[in-house]
Amino acid sequence: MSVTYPDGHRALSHIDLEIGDGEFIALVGPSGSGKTTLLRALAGFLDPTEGSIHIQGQPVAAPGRSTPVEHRGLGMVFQQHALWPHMSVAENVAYPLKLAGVPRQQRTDRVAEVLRLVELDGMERRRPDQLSGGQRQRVALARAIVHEPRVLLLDEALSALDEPLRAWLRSQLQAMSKKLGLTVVHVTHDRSEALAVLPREVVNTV
Ligand SMILES: Nc1ncnc2c1ncn2[C@@H]1O[C@H](COP(=O)(O)OP(=O)(O)OP(=O)(O)O)[C@@H](O)[C@H]1O
Repeated sequence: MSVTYPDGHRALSHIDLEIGDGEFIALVGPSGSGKTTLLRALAGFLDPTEGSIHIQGQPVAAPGRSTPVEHRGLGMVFQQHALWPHMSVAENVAYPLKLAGVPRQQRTDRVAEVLRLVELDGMERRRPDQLSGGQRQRVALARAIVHEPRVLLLDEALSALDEPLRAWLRSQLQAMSKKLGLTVVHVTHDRSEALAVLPREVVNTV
């Protein structure tokens, strides 16, 4: 799979990568090496200019055909993928469940459960502008996992957290990955974080 941006910049060249069900991988690499581009292509924010992408055996991107972001069954935490500012923490996290038609009481229970997981219980009614950067990141993470996606894409999603919390959330995600067969693709600059999970070498021949 290759990606050339409209200005002619070739960001990914012949990436050939297979990620197994339930695998938890870290993508590390120098700035500008194409990590975010790869994640955005998996998510469906941009299309490969050559080649194709399959998720759970289904083609989601091939020349002339692309499955929209919301139909790829993914959870994601992207730096630009901000929280909705007019919604409370609980409403932000509940939103994917609402879209999926989950009844109100089930929504409330599940939101409470994931907010406990990211240690934000008690913050349900706050708005994003009343939270710290790390708290916002945790809300975004809670929103990404609330509907139990099969695949989770994380772009520096734990970077604003201090070490004990980051390590704890990472281990929670690893446990979820093992228990639910959740596949996690994690872009990080932090080598210790990458080494704590399974680093995979992806050669971009640009
Ligand atoms: N919209 C765009 N148009 C043209 N070139 C782009 C665009 N977005 C990114 N690039 C270029 O594509 C290359 C890969 O960028 P990308 O953001 O994927 O790198 P990265 O590995 O995630 O970097 P970082 O670690 O700094 O976040 C870079 O050379 C970048 O300048």
